[in-house]
Amino acid sequence: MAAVYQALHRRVSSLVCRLHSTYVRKMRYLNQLKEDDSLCRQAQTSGTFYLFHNLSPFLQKVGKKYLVPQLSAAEMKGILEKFQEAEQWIEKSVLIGCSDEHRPCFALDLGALDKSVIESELQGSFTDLRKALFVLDGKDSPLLALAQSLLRWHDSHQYCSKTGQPTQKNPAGSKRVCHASGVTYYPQMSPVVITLVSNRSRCLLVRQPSFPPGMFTALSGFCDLGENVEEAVRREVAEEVGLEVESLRYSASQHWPFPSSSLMIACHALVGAQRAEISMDTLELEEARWFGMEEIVEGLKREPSSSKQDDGSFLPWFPPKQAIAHQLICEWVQQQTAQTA
Ligand SMILES: NC(=O)C1=CN([C@@H]2O[C@H](COP(=O)(O)OP(=O)(O)OC[C@H]3O[C@@H](n4cnc5c(N)ncnc54)[C@H](O)[C@@H]3O)[C@@H](O)[C@H]2O)C=CC1
Ligand SMILES: [Mg+2]
Repeated sequence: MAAVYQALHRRVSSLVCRLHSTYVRKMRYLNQLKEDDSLCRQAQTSGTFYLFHNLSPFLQKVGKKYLVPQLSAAEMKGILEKFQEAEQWIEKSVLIGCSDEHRPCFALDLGALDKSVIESELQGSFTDLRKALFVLDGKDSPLLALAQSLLRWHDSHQYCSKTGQPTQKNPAGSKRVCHASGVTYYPQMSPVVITLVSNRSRCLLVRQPSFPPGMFTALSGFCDLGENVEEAVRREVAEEVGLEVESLRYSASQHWPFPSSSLMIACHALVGAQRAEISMDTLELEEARWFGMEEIVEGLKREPSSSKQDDGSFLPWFPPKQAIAHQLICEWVQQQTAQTA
């Protein structure tokens, strides 16, 4: 009777499953891979792999385009054999997604192996992630950002902070466990608020000394413990430019792999037109100033390479479209255009 019931249950489950959308089935499959270690090990044998070397992703240049090759498990095995490395390397990989057809995708850092051998074997190069994000097509960038964040987290959480004993990762890489203390560690990220301050006709952009010459962006800051997003925005604006936010509006969010793993929460904030005098925090910022609509439109068109002037100074340019700051600036332009139309 139990067997009949189980068979019936399986049939109903599979029918229900078929009714779900591709997206729902994909998310459920990914979750299963994180929870079911043997299913995940099996998936590694049919999955594809993104390669990293000391957190730099492997890219190939084809013509003028940069591509991120995904290696099959067999190709991975071929590479590892070149180093007489055991297949246990695959165990170090982390799950970062899957195709609509449920082909899982992993990332693996081969930082301990000779980089030049892999580069000449696969005809490409390990490239700094910041550069990679700005030269790649949209779809690969978020996966590489996630992969680097996860690989970095594993690399820096090899030991339990309570017992000092080694921690073990699960095959999917969605957690690490210390068997001595029983503590489970999950990947972490830091919430960061990024705020485009405006006083209706102008918006405020800033520069930190570490930015490339000429680049201005919206104000940003890590959320403090105990704060909500609104409080973090008000505090950061007060701290960095000495202004008081009158009202704020959430725009969108973005995972950002720098400096380690941040959740960027983007907002528009209005400050009163009467009290718009900037008092800049010189410890963090090099410049903070108001930009009018025309200057913003010009800056959006400008490339970093075309911003240098004959006298050696730089005209302002803004972060590229992959950065959420770019989206905030474009939204402000649209809003201004709609208001003046
Ligand atoms: N995607 C985008 O469009 C943009 C992203 N960002 C990102 O936002 C991040 C934060 O912005 P900042 O203005 O630098 O922050 P911030 O204004 O909070 O200042 C950074 C300082 O905060 C402290 N801090 C507090 N919590 C921290 C944590 N969890 N991790 C590291 N440092 C912490 C450190 O002393 C650090 O030097 C930047 O590192 C940058 O990567 C910034 C602007 C644009
Ligand atoms: Mg800041």
